[in-house]
Amino acid sequence: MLVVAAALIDADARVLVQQRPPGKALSGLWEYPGGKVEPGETPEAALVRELAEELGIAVAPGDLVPVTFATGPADAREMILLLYACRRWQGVPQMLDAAALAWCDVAELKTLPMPPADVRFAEAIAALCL
Ligand SMILES: Nc1nc2c([nH]c(=O)n2[C@@H]2O[C@H](COP(=O)(O)OP(=O)(O)OP(=O)(O)O)[C@@H](O)[C@H]2O)c(=O)[nH]1
Repeated sequence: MLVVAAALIDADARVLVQQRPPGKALSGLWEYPGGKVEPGETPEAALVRELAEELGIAVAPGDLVPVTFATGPADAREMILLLYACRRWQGVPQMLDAAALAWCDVAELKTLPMPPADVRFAEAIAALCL
């Protein structure tokens, strides 16, 4: 299973995270917006679609910059999770598919409960934000 996620980084080097809603796997944990790549989709097209669905923002595929990846189990399958950074988008992120949204600096990111695959992402994001 291929999953894509984005670290949206604002002008103050804060990163957007969202809390998984009740009823979904890993509910209550904080994650980077994104989701599963559908058959026939490129990872970038999937992430553009997910950011529109989950946050109501428009992102150009060329503004998605690969950062790192993680592997691990998710939904009883083996997952490859690709993390991108994005510093440019159109619209204001809205909470369309999450229990909560938060803009966090890197120190705050490291304190949030996240899915196991995400735990090392904060370090990679810190390297970008500094
Ligand atoms: N979006 C996202 N998913 C993550 C992250 N980390 C992580 O382990 N996952 C896992 O990757 C999978 C993505 O599923 P999802 O539920 O967000 O995907 P989706 O938007 O396509 O949802 P759907 O299956 O409800 O249509 C889940 O098993 C989720 O737990 C992350 O940082 N962001």
